[in-house]
Amino acid sequence: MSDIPACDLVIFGAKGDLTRRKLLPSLYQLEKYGKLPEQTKILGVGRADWDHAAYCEVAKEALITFMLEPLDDNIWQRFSQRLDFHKLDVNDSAGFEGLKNKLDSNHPAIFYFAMHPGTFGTICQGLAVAGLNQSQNRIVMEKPLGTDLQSSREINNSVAKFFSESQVYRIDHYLGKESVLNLLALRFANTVFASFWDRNSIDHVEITVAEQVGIEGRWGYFDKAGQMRDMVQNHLLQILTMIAMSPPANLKDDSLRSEKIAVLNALRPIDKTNIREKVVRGQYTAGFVNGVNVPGYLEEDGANQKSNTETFVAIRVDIDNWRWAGVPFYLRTGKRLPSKCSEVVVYFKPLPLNLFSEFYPKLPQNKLTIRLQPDEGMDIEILNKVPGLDSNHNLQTTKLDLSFSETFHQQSADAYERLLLEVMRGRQALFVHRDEVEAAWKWVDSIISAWETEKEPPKTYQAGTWGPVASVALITKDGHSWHEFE
Ligand SMILES: NC(=O)C1=CN([C@@H]2O[C@H](COP(=O)(O)OP(=O)(O)OC[C@H]3O[C@@H](n4cnc5c(N)ncnc54)[C@H](OP(=O)(O)O)[C@@H]3O)[C@@H](O)[C@H]2O)C=CC1
Ligand SMILES: O=C1O[C@H](COP(=O)(O)O)[C@@H](O)[C@H](O)[C@H]1O
Repeated sequence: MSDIPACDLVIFGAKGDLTRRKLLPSLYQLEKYGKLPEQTKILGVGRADWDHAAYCEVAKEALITFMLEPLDDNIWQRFSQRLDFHKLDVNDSAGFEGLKNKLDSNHPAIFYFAMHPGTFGTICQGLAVAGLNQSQNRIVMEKPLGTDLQSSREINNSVAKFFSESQVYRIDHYLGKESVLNLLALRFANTVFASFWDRNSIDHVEITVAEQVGIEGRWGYFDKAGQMRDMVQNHLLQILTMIAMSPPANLKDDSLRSEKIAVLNALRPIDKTNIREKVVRGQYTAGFVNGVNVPGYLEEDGANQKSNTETFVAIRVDIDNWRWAGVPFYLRTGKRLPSKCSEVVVYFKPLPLNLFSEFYPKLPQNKLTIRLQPDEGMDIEILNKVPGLDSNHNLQTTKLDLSFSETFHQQSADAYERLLLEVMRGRQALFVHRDEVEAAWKWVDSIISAWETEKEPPKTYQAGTWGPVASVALITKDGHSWHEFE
């Protein structure tokens, strides 16, 4: 039996790519685990002329296409009984009354907006006209929320006219990843890390989110966004806040999110005066990824030969607060890199005095690597004496290595499964507060505006390499180097 309170789930954009690829498969998995409350209905909304049976066909096809496992007949029977479809053009605000009639007013309704953000205000207005914005109801919004601070504010304002912030759940799917969430446990449940997590002990931090994929046929979207809006404004800055925030008073929604907002507000601005020393942007040319010949960004389907859109970004970030003054954070993310892997690497400061200097003029720094994906886990590099009778203090770097899958013998849940459950539970901690989105845009806008002013094209890198050479220089000039992936 599910421990989740009863609720109904309404998906606007019921036949769209996001719903078919992510939402329906995640909901099916929750059915499989017995997590969905018994009374919960899943109501798809769209303009098609479908009934229950027709929508079940669409959903079944999506599950067969996008799930890695075969469809189980028993689970499908249970799941399909929850499904229904409601025909509605969201521009027709009178039509929301019919939607209301299909919902049980005794429990909360969750409205998932799997549609273009330009429609969010209109949907909220329609819901309000039908009285569906009462405080027990919640809305879920997908990224990207705008393309800059101004457009993001417009979306948030159009929603805030009808729903209070406590009803709004903004998705950043990285916050639903097991390993990102584990950062809270690592930092706040372990004395050893909690007490060494600041400028006194940490030298610098690297955060890499590397992708092997290119733009996956999404030129129309990606060329307007670029890696900065697509990945840095949301996922990388969210990881950064989880690493850099101060301990919250508790793990409740607002305590946690206030600490993250404080980090975003402390990011040192990057603008035209310092962009050259702080940021490298790149664009891939043709090359080989996993032995396969792939086209360059400008040769992708639908490409415009003149595009200066970045597919790679590396940034030196400074956080101007007491905890992190003088500790650089290096962020790096790109498409068509040699492997798909996301890691946070924390380098600890050298000891005040090297007692082994006679044998080792410089001791390697302790290094904590947190593997976010694909092989979730962490390791710490420490120095050990090699066993033996040798009197020369023969030291060797060794690893304490923890693999989540080997230790816990179970697969991590998918991010969307976790996030859907959290909305049903009414917990906002893993969702992005309006102030976070806007603080992130403010910082990112300044970088994008500096790029536009200086008009310098992105540096090229061959697909299948770790980005432009300049991204190496960005970090080596500070005396560091990017962590090499195994
Ligand atoms: N696809 C993905 O993996 C991801 C997508 N996103 C974001 O999620 C959002 C949705 O993306 P995606 O699923 O790819 O988009 P799609 O274009 O595939 O789907 C859009 C949906 O909106 C519905 N729709 C459009 N206009 C109306 C209307 N006037 N009234 C009712 N329904 C309407 C369409 O249904 P119909 O035509 O039947 O009315 C369709 O189901 C976007 O903002 C995207 O950026 C975010 C992360 C990942
Ligand atoms: O939001 C997005 O994320 C994916 C990367 O997500 P991951 O879970 O596979 O790491 C990215 O490819 C896409 O461009 C972006 O819109």
